[in-house]
Amino acid sequence: MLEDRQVKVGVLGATGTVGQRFITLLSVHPYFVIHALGASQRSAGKSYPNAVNWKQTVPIPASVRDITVQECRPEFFSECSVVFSGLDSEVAGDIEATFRAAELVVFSNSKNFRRDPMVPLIVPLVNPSHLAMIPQQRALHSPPLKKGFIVTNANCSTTGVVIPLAALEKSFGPIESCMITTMQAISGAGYPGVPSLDIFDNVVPYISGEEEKIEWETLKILGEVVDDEGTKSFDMHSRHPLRISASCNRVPVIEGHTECVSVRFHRRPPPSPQQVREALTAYTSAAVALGCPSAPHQTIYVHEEPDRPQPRLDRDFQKGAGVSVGRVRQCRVLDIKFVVLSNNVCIGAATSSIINAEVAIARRVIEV
Ligand SMILES: NC(=O)C1=CN([C@@H]2O[C@H](COP(=O)(O)OP(=O)(O)OC[C@H]3O[C@@H](n4cnc5c(N)ncnc54)[C@H](OP(=O)(O)O)[C@@H]3O)[C@@H](O)[C@H]2O)C=CC1
Ligand SMILES: N[C@@H](CC(=O)OP(=O)(O)O)C(=O)O
Repeated sequence: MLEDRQVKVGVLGATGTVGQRFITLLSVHPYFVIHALGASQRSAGKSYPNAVNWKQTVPIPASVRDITVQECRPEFFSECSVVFSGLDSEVAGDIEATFRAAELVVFSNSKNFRRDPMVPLIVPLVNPSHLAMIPQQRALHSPPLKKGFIVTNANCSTTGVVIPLAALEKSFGPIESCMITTMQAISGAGYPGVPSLDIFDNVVPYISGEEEKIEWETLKILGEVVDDEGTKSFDMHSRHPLRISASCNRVPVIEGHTECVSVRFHRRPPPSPQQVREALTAYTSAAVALGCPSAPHQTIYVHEEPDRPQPRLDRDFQKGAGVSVGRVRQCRVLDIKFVVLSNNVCIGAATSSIINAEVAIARRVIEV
């Protein structure tokens, strides 16, 4: 029984928005135990409470109060079976690569390795099968690795939208086109994030790099790992090209990204709104089947009320680990349109990394 074991983990970027969420979630985890914390030189050498500007709604967990924050160097994390990273993307690339080279296992939230052809980009409620790429990632590393690897999770807005898209493809086959308009929370930009004078009483219709990430990452996640005589690669949803257009906006919400989505299916006639509601509700993930303790029991909750989901009311449902969909209806231009809400710092960030690690342990990609 995994629950009887203790799996030592580390957190890089432990003082940041995502890092704090990692600590909150890991401190009550049934088998992960926080062993080491890393941040910048500004924080290193201080006890965690002295290093962090704690912004969570629960107190700093007792289990990390006496941990001294370290610089992000592998020697301080050598006893950790898993290292979670919530590092600033300015530094994540070099640090995570150094950790992998030191035979450490890294589950990252940062964008740096998402496009790497050897690195799985995994939304745990959609494509944990992409863990199949890890032996090749280790083998092609110079020198080849025995244990170390990097897995990334997706951009928070990509994560929210790709979960219902995967459910729809599972029931109705390929989606041909998808239009997405996001309304993204301020916490997506880290702390202190967008200045209050820019976001109060306002909407900012631009988030640098976000639209390109949603349009590209979705294809990698919904694609398959193909095996050509032992050489694996990602097919980028190329058998049925999916055209995606995203428009991203920052809105004065603290937590929870809302996205308005319209889709056109390849199949004719397309499914009805009621068939879509049923397919979304029925969708379950491999992570639940594997008994991963952080996976949400209901992957997608479909609201019948006409004015839901709403970030303030729905972002904490199932501890922010699932997604909420509402307003499923016919679209006069494409086929179907709906609204999806996902918690950007939970399933959009820390929770995804944690479930990815749980799946990797359940599938024995990591021996603990
Ligand atoms: N916020 C969100 O909703 C989401 C964020 N992400 C991604 O997760 C990552 C973290 O985001 P977020 O928590 O918002 O960012 P923050 O700015 O809140 O935190 C950044 C963290 O990186 C550390 N850091 C900064 N510079 C260095 C350095 N030179 N060496 C070591 N550590 C350093 C900081 O430590 P210190 O306190 O010492 O400066 C801090 O712990 C980013 O890559 C982001 O894009 C992904 C999905 C969602
Ligand atoms: N850019 C996202 C959060 C984020 O950090 O994205 P990424 O992990 O792709 O850099 C937002 O502002 O809401």
